[in-house]
Amino acid sequence: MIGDVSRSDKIVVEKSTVPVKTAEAIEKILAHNGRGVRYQILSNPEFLAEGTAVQDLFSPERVLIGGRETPEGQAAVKALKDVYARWVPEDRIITTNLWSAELSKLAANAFLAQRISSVNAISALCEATGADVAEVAYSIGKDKRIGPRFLSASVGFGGSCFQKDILSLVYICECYALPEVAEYWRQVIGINDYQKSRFVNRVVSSMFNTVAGKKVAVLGFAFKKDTGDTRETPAIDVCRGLLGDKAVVCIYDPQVTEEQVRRDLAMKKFDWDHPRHLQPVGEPAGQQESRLQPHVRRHAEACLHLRWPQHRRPGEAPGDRLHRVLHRQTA
Ligand SMILES: NC(=O)c1ccc[n+]([C@@H]2O[C@H](COP(=O)([O-])OP(=O)(O)OC[C@H]3O[C@@H](n4cnc5c(N)ncnc54)[C@H](O)[C@@H]3O)[C@@H](O)[C@H]2O)c1
Ligand SMILES: O=c1ccn([C@@H]2O[C@H](COP(=O)(O)OP(=O)(O)O[C@H]3O[C@H](CO)[C@@H](O)[C@H](O)[C@H]3O)[C@@H](O)[C@H]2O)c(=O)[nH]1
Repeated sequence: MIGDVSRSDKIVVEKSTVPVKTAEAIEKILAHNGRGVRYQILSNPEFLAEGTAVQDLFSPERVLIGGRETPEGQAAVKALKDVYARWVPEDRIITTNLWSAELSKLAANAFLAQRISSVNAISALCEATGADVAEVAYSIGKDKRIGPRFLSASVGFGGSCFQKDILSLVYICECYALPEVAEYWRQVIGINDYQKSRFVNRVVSSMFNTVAGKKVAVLGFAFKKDTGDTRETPAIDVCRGLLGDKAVVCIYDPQVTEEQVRRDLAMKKFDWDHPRHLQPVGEPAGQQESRLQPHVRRHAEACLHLRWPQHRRPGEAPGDRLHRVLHRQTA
């Protein structure tokens, strides 16, 4: 497409998160179809997060630009840097070689996800020992070398980026014959899956070892607050787990439509990555009531707040409100 329409030399900027060496593949394709037009490929990964996209765009913590270490490559890097310099302070604009920029994005997401899996792994130990995961996270986050962010224990991370990018990292490691490194990062996803099933098991055991026929209210379905995005949301695995045990699951999320919830629960893993018209629309296996209105929580036997780990009260672990609801009902 770019090759078809370009009549003069061009800079092509990768914004998407891509496997390392993608720029090389783009270079080769464009060189074959270039008809004398010369291209410089830059890697400029996007670091914004959903729910804070505009804020992140206006005030990014850093902008990363990778280019070829040739005079033409460096000129292209400078051209893009000048664009950002119109609103981003220069000391926040990092320039690197192409492969460092491509890999930095995958590595950043892997590190963020690793922190969540680490604190979630500790949450299992907290529940076994009586330690409070929020207190542990607060205490370790006070160490400046660790820092306080991305240490909220949760049902597991979701969203369209973390799992995909770690799997991409794992695949690249395998391609470069680094199975031990691949296994290390794969375990971040392993713990994430474990956390989701552990949560379901905890709900079931809190409800006398079965949720069959019991009404469970699920408040929040999107993968994080301030978004209606349900891609890879842990709510899908949790609801499926409960439906698998024949619970009557009532779901409420002010930003997610009932059709989307039904679509997600009927979908196979990763089908969200396929064009919409190929995605199934149907009834999920199991019984799911129509979109829950907030007042329905009063009639549910358990109420799970899934969406916003940040909204837990200090000292409260995931699932604690479940107990509170149960206690209120049995009282
Ligand atoms: N969503 C975010 O918050 C976010 C933040 C930073 C970076 N990113 C990265 O940006 C990219 C896009 O993310 P998104 O959330 O907008 O995803 P998306 O699924 O909403 O959009 C991807 C688009 O790419 C198209 N596409 C997929 N494969 C294609 C192909 N082979 N050729 C041409 N088009 C193709 C799809 O049809 C779709 O329109 C990803 O690489 C993601 O990792 C996303
Ligand atoms: O302490 C935390 C922080 C986050 N989460 C969960 O982790 C997931 C991802 O959250 P977040 O990173 O805030 O959202 P994304 O929009 O997926 O953004 C990530 O993925 C983007 C796409 O690659 C990157 O650009 C961003 O920098 C990176 O934060 C969500 O399910 C959160 O609930 C936790 O469980 N505990």
